Amino acid sequence: MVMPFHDGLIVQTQSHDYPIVITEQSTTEHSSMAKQITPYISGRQVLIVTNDTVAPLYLKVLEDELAEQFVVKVCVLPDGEQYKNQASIDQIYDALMTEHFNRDVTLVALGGGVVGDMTGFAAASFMRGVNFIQIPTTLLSQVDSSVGGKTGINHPQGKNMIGAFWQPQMVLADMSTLKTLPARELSAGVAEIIKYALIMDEAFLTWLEANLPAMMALDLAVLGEAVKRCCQYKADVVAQDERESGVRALLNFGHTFGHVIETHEGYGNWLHGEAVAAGMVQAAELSQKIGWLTDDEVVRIKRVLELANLPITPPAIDVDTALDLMGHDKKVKHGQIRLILLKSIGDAVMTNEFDSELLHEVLSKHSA
Ligand SMILES: NC(=O)c1ccc[n+]([C@@H]2O[C@H](COP(=O)([O-])OP(=O)(O)OC[C@H]3O[C@@H](n4cnc5c(N)ncnc54)[C@H](O)[C@@H]3O)[C@@H](O)[C@H]2O)c1
Ligand SMILES: O=C(O)C(=O)C[C@@H](O)[C@H](O)[C@H](O)COP(=O)(O)O
Ligand SMILES: [Zn+2]
Repeated sequence: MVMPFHDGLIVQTQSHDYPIVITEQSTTEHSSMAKQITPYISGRQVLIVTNDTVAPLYLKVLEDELAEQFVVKVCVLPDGEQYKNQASIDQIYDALMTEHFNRDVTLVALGGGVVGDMTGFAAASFMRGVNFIQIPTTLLSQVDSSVGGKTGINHPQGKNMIGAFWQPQMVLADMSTLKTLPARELSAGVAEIIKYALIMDEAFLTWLEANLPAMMALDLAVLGEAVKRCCQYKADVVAQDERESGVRALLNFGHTFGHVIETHEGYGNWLHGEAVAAGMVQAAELSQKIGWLTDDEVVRIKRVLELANLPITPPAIDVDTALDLMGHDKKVKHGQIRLILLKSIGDAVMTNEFDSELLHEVLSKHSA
């Protein structure tokens, strides 16, 4: 019998509704990953997509158990944000074609956000769309990337520039996979958790301030609670605005600045969560200059990020270069940069109504 770690959640979208199951120790016989995802596999064909770091850890049991019922093939991608590109998508297409897989296939993403985003994009585009399932194995992918259907790859000049909205059939977050996650990656996941608190729930920030030491010490019960809360926030937002025409943009807090860092520094050198952390500080500093956040609130934001061993200072980037990179942001409208800023902690808005001088000041604080 499957032992749910916490109550399951349902994500409601225009295409279909799907569950997020948050469990622990799926490697035990009765609650295996395979058993939990099997009801969401409609055809006979399965392609597991993973990478060369995750495969030795979690692939074999999943593959062997699924093979008892399905025709199972595996596509192992090279690990790293620098491989979130068309060549990796082609590798997935090649595997699907070589196996003569068709619209019956279900793709299973086993890994972090990079594997999940690419598997989802391959699923969205192969034969104009096939099913996929997310098995997120990093904290970041459990709290954020596996939910909501943003899929895609990077362009050398900008993050996630090519992609599609394509929802999974289910999300299976097994907390026990976090036991093998490097500490730096755990922190990167905490950045997105802090993001939810800053944009929508000040009380959650207070909860995090109290519980971060336990999270950093890998207390799976506390981490599971954080995952559940974040998935609930995200599911609520996605149910209202699946394709980011409104409220979903708030989930981009810190990302316009963060994506500049990731692109400028070379994909993979700053982890996504690290870049988002420094980007949230920049967005907070702009919010403070506008007169929205108080000095104390900015200090509080920096303190909680530091508690999670996250960077609060961006790398040195020339202001014009930063502005040019920001110009690729997907929220740009009528040539104007729109940013997610904070009126107060827990209250975010998207706006282009800020003095460009103030943005310049924030960017030049750490410019090259
Ligand atoms: N689609 C979305 O809504 C969304 C949201 C947030 C982030 N993202 C994207 O997600 C990506 C970042 O995801 P990420 O932080 O998971 O990075 P990642 O996928 O690169 O994984 C981080 C590292 O951990 C390794 N790993 C994964 N699971 C492991 C485990 N259980 N034990 C040991 N090592 C493990 C990976 O191989 C990798 O080296 C970025 O590309 C970002 O743009 C997408
Ligand atoms: O789900 C969303 O919407 C988000 O914005 C979540 C972000 O954490 C995530 O990094 C997302 O991939 C960024 O999207 P993008 O549209 O700015 O590429
Ligand atoms: Zn993100």
